[in-house]
Amino acid sequence: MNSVAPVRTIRLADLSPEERRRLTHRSGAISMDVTSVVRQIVEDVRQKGDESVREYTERFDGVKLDSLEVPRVEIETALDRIDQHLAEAMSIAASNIRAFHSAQIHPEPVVETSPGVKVWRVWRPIERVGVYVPGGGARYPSTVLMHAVPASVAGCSEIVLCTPPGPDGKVPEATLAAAALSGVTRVFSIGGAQAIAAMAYGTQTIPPVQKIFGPGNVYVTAAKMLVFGDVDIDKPAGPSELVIIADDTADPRETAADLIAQSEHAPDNASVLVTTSESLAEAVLSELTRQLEDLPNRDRVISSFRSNGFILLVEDLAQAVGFVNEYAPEHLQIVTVSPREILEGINNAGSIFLGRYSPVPAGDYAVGSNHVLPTSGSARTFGPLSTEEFGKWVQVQELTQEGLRSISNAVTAMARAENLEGHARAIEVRFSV
Ligand SMILES: NC(=O)c1ccc[n+]([C@@H]2O[C@H](COP(=O)([O-])OP(=O)(O)OC[C@H]3O[C@@H](n4cnc5c(N)ncnc54)[C@H](O)[C@@H]3O)[C@@H](O)[C@H]2O)c1
Ligand SMILES: N[C@H](CO)Cc1c[nH]c[nH+]1
Ligand SMILES: [Zn+2]
Repeated sequence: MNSVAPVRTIRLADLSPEERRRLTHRSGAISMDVTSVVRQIVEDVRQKGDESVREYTERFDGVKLDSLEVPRVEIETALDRIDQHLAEAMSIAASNIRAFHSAQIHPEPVVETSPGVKVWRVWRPIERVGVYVPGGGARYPSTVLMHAVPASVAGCSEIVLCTPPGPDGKVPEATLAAAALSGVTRVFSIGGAQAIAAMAYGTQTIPPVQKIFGPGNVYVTAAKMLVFGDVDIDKPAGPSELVIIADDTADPRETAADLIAQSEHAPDNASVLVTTSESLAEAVLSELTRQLEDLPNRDRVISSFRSNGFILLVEDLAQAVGFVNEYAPEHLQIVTVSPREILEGINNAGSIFLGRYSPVPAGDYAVGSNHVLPTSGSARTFGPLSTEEFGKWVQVQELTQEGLRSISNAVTAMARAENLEGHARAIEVRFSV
């Protein structure tokens, strides 16, 4: 690693249009092989329920489960069993997430579109939601909070959580503690496609939900896409991404640390630095090499840098903004003289972090913002996970006799133009004797 640069450096001006397109447009597609494996799992769980869930858990997670559900008492007492510093940290995070997500739905005004014609919307939660929290390589109590807190704020009455069991067949205590803090109603120690199918169709012990949320690996994502249609799903999340826009005022140590943090999640994650400063680029490269020396997750970071990471040299910040809008990153960090000025030009990014004291890991845990964000370019059309996704607005209208009379000609004329005589008569019948 000493002589080889940990990540490649590219000059924007040297890229052909096709090379630039390949850098900015990542594919979120899932292979046919994975889809066909997952189709079989989903079908088996749908037909055989718990028996199939147990078989696949034994095959993929290597554990034979006595009970699929974690007893309620274990969830309720988990906060007492974990390290009390961690319990306090999670409770600060939960409270900040609750504050931010509570501000996302407001009672809306009643609008009187004409005298006596009133229309408004009322908020109604989805009753039963399912949350998938990944296991496998890492543990994510923070992801429990990012889903279950907004679900509670939205008013969902049943919040079901599935997460893979550890080698001992158990769900980690910190995950259970996060579930207790955020209003999760039931926890099942199952993972992968079998968990998604169980929440979609229900089994003898797992209740079917109306919408499934949560990130996961390709098997989880493929299963969500297969059950979509029978049950609603959130936006499937791909590998995590960070782009940093930096000028020569950025600190190379901090910049390198931020790139490493994002690539630590998985070998297919992407960390990108876009900079106007060649000296920053060079200093970041040596910092990366130095900081990687003793990093526990070094191998994952190196793979991620090799597969999807790069440093992009641009001539000015306008070029950086243009590139970012094409790339549409999940996370964007802006470390320049005036980050807010750059913000004005950014159209496509999931979550934007302004200035040196707003690093992404702060948002991953405790800012209160949501860390479930659009990946693989879907930030061009989607935003972060929010309270709104755990419910829906229902439209209400109320008209007085005079209100209806005042719009009756408009309704009947348009109905007859659409050849819908019955519509017109449903209005007129109210005013004829
Ligand atoms: N975007 C976000 O907010 C966010 C947050 C946390 C994690 N993540 C991502 O979620 C992903 C987690 O992946 P993970 O694998 O660690 O955990 P996971 O829970 O998604 O997957 C583990 C499950 O995969 C199944 N599985 C494993 N091998 C299989 C095979 N060969 N065939 C069928 N099923 C198989 C098993 O059932 C196992 O329980 C990572 O990519 C991580 O970056 C994203
Ligand atoms: N950065 C990840 C994707 O946004 C979320 C996460 C969870 N834990 C730590 N980080
Ligand atoms: Zn993270």
